[in-house]
Amino acid sequence: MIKKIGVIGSGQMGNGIAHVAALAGFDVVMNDVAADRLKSGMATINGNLSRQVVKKAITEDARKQALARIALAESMEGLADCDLVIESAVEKEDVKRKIFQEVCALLKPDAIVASNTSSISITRLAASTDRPERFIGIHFMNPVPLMELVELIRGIATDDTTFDAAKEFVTKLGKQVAVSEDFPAFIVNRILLPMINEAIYTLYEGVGNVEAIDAAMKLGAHHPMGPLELADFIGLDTCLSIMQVLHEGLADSKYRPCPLLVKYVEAGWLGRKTQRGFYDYRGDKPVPTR
Ligand SMILES: CC(=O)CC(=O)SCCNC(=O)CCNC(=O)[C@H](O)C(C)(C)COP(=O)(O)OP(=O)(O)OC[C@H]1O[C@@H](n2cnc3c(N)ncnc32)[C@H](O)[C@@H]1OP(=O)(O)O
Ligand SMILES: NC(=O)C1=CN([C@@H]2O[C@H](COP(=O)(O)OP(=O)(O)OC[C@H]3O[C@@H](n4cnc5c(N)ncnc54)[C@H](OP(=O)(O)O)[C@@H]3O)[C@@H](O)[C@H]2O)C=CC1
Repeated sequence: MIKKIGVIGSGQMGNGIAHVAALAGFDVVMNDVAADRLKSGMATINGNLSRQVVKKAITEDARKQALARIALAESMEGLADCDLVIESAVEKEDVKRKIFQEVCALLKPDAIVASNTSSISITRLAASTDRPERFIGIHFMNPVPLMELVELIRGIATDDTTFDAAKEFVTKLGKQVAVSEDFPAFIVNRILLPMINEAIYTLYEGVGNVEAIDAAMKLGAHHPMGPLELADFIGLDTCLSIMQVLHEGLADSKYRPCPLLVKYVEAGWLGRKTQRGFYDYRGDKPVPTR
């Protein structure tokens, strides 16, 4: 029975996962590499819960109870008695492998370990742990408190008990499950990221500027966000990592990351999280950077 959840990484996804798990009544321990990251993750949760209170989506009492259920841990030792640990650190395989090595040594033998990876093979990540049977992909969508879907991805060794427990957990959060086979970038990102990458090629080749491309897809295809706005929202580093996994994993040139995406990432212009990407967010309203 899953009661206590550990979340590794307190960035936009990690703090969103902690938010929805605490709101659903789970005890949560959130871990990150630095105290200031944890502080800002907690501040984001507080702000997003408050918005939900203002919108009458939740009560003030529920907000207070959710906040009280979240503990912060600067060290992974704080995760030792968790029943399920969800890793949501950066989309880099070597970083994730190191995290799993460290955390698995501390956990109860029957604890489940999950990754919120956007694209990396669950089978390969599972093989780097001491418990491939109890390892699974639980892939949330951004922003976590608002998006209805969670993808569940079994590695080759994931057992039925782990899958059923993960499904029950996700259902308790009020989310819908889509089951994906373990292939690069799963379902949502296999479809979404090539579209975003193509939008960046459209910009790179001068077919349209940032505003025209986003307006075209918002007004012409009724997407809630334009593809470049969405890329900034996801994080351009994450977008590039996903394209690289698709390109390498499927060995097809149609997944070649756009050189302009590479350039933005190399500049450290990662989108909203660094205040600059295809838009500059440092002023009153976002201004296109091309
Ligand atoms: C990369 C991966 O691995 C997988 C992925 O996640 S891919 C990304 C998937 N996500 C998407 O495609 C999102 C596309 N965008 C949307 O659906 C919408 O723009 C949206 C749901 C994010 C916002 O909806 P909206 O009504 O247009 O925006 P907005 O009026 O600003 O926000 C509505 C409410 O959403 C909430 N909200 C917005 N952004 C939020 C965030 N980042 N976190 C939490 N809540 C948020 C707020 O409560 C906000 O209410 P307020 O009026 O109090 O601000
Ligand atoms: N962005 C999105 O739309 C989505 C992302 N994902 C996936 O979720 C994961 C996290 O993405 P996202 O939240 O956007 O990324 P962010 O960059 O917002 O957050 C990542 C967090 O993890 C921290 N971190 C890095 N290394 C470690 C470590 N060794 N131990 C603990 N924490 C660490 C980072 O700290 P620091 O900044 O100091 O390095 C940062 O606080 C990725 O795997 C991504 O692919 C899944 C669905 C949607």
